[in-house]
Amino acid sequence: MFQSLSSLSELNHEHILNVVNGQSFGIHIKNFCPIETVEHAKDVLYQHQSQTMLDASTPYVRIGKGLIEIKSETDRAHYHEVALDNIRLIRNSFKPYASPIDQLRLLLDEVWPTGAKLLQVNGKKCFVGICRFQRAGMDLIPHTDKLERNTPSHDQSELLKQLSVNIYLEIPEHGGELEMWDIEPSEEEYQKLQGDRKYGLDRETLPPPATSIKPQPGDLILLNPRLIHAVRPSSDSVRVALSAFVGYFGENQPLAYWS
Ligand SMILES: O=C(O)CCC(=O)C(=O)O
Ligand SMILES: [Fe+2]
Repeated sequence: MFQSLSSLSELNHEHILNVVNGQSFGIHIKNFCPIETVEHAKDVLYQHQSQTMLDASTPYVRIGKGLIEIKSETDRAHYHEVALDNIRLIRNSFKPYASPIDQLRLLLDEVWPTGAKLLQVNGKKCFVGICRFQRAGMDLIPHTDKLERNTPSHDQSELLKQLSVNIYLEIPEHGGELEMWDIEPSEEEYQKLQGDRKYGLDRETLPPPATSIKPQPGDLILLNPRLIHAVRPSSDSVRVALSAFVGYFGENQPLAYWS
């Protein structure tokens, strides 16, 4: 279900193609980011989080702005305006170590035959490397992710598949498992399942998940986010991950990443 690799040097383009083609749910690379690097950056990132982020009642706190948050053309312009600053903020939080998001970008460029680059929407560069804090007690309800929901229709014709990558910085001792269902609803089916909900699906309407995986700090998981997936509540601590999406435009086209 998941392809498990014990080091990043094992990753090749076939692994990625297997996820794109639905032969596996995803790839789990253990210890992608050394634990010293994780611990070092956590202090810096947590400080940013408490200084610059929203009030404590917000369940999902992020550093960096995600494309998914864009609700208006003003938001869209702002997203692109701050994209490079946000990339550098994450990069600098890891200094003097290399940021695992940068490592991911290099790795994808190296293993994918035609390389990998930042996604552009309307000719403007996107941000990549959002840092998500999931507070204790909160879950991430079952959902799918689709770029098409957040970009102008004239700009999305070539995207064939979407992948999602998470690099974990903190994982609670209890809970925080990633769950996946072997269900890839069409957009129409998804909206039907969604009913009146603004985001995600009611767990009660779904069968039990096909698989559940508990990452450790420093691990990387790449998954197919068009399969329904969810994250169990983290019971005893915050759950922190750096996240990126990766677009697949065909075997002979470069991959493109964004957050
Ligand atoms: O945090 C995770 O493990 C998965 C989050 C998620 O929804 C995604 O990667 O699309
Ligand atoms: Fe997701």
